[in-house]
Amino acid sequence: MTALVLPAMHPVTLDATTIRISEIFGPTIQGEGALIGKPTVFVRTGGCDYRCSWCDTLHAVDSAYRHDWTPMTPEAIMMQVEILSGGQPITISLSGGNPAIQPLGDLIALGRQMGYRFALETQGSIAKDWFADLDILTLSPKPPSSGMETDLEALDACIAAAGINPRSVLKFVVFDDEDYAYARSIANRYRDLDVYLQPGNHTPPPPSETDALIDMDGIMTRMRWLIDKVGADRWFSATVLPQLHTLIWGNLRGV
Ligand SMILES: C[S@@+](CC[C@H](N)C(=O)[O-])C[C@H]1O[C@@H](n2cnc3c(N)ncnc32)[C@H](O)[C@@H]1O
Ligand SMILES: Nc1nc2[nH]cc(C(=O)O)c2c(=O)[nH]1
Ligand code: SF4
Ligand SMILES: [Mg+2]
Repeated sequence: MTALVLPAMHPVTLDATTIRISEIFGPTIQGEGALIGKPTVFVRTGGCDYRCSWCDTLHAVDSAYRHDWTPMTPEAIMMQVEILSGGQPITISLSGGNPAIQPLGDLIALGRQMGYRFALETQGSIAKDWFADLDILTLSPKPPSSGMETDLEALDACIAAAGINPRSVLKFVVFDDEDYAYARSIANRYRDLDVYLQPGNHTPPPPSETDALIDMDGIMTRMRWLIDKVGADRWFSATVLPQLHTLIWGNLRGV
């Protein structure tokens, strides 16, 4: 089964309410974190304020691919989502790039009126007041192996912006001991938030390829190492999960 991918259509002139879309696809299952296995449609925005060394979604980050990103209105996005979901409300997963760069408040308001639920994935570098209108906010601060620096004040601001309505969770990609120590220290700072740990994919697809080779054995070795770390540390509140979509479809895009 491959989820249907619709090309972004209905380009409009950019204004304060248009959203830069890289791709809209589904229904598929959420492959990561708190909603793993749940049916969802993905709305992926284009553009990111980070450039992680191992990003698996560079086609929505690298400005060389910006000609593939289409400005769309909330109405046009919901029309495409409705085609994919068959008009039946589903959880919409907002990802990117960094979706927090985009003006998503009107889209969330419109989708909620239509009965849809919203999850959002962000690295926690930019806070928006509309975080409070989400059902679930996944904050995925970036560990040392990414080459990025975490702005803790910005991360605090994201959690504060979400407030008490959405469920906020932390999700860490872990490649090595340093990343693991980073995850532990950030998790200690936000003791009320559930923590998800996922092994890094050291063979992320180059942005020009839609189905690049993946080293599944290497990822599974890292998964076992991560489980051993959590057990040895007695970190029993953490949840260790693979990227389920990666196990099923490898580096295939649009699933
Ligand atoms: C592509 S990012 C987009 C959303 C946002 N920019 C962020 O990083 O949270 C979605 C999720 O994929 C994770 N991810 C990206 N590259 C990965 C890789 N090579 N291995 C495992 N997870 C990866 C990110 O850490 C993040 O949790
Ligand atoms: N199935 C599936 N699950 C995902 N969870 C997070 C994803 C992302 O790229 O943000 C992703 C994705 O691209 N596909
Ligand atoms: S923050 Fe997310 S989308 Fe941006 S480069 Fe890092 S993993 Fe990729
Ligand atoms: Mg992904």
